[in-house]
Amino acid sequence: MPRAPRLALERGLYLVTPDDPDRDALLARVQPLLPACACLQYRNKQADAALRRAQATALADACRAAGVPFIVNDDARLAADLGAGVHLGEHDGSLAAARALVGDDAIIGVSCYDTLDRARQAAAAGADYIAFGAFFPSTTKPNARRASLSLLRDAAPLGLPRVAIGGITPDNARPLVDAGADLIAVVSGVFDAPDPLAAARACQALFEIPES
Ligand SMILES: Cc1ncc(COP(=O)(O)OP(=O)(O)O)c(N)n1
Ligand SMILES: Cc1nc(C(=O)O)sc1CCOP(=O)(O)O
Ligand SMILES: [Mg+2]
Repeated sequence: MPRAPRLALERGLYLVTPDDPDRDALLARVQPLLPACACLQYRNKQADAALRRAQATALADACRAAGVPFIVNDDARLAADLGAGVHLGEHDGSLAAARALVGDDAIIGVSCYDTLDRARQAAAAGADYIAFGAFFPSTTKPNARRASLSLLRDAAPLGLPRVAIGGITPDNARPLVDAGADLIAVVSGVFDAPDPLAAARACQALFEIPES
């Protein structure tokens, strides 16, 4: 698959997918939200490799059509095959290995949890963004470590986009944006909302960004 030209990472809502077991159902849930997103991550911790590839391929096509950067969680090989970016956590291999697979033009983001040291290392290794969390209790990841707002401020000198994640909703995100978050990464705060599109728009509105 030829690599799509790199899309800049804008400030705003970083939508992360829920563990949906069906390709078409997931696409139908995500596609209407893309105009209200700065970025989409495909994350499915329940799917087998075949379903992950099928879902990620469908979402990559939808994101390309919508002009939204697309990032695959955990799997740099799959990301490389789709011309996508990749998000790496502490158990997802080295940034150098991922970079060798996805290439210089792809976005690589790194989980830094609750530590500035990990963010410094990620920046030195060539990360394109750093993610901190969890800022609130998360139903998606109940055992996530908790991060403090000061971390977002303290990471500013690293000069990379700062992503906040964990239990974020349109109603609790304002302090994160005020503390310097460039993107807010959200699963349940959008997908479990009574009106997901309204929730996505409310997240984007915190950054005062019109829909594309
Ligand atoms: C934007 C963003 N930030 C953090 C994570 C968490 O990554 P990780 O710690 O590898 O955990 P899993 O998501 O793989 O369960 C993320 N996915 N995205
Ligand atoms: C995937 C993930 N990573 C986290 C971290 O803190 O690193 S919190 C989290 C869950 C995000 O889902 P929700 O918006 O539903 O809380
Ligand atoms: Mg991971």
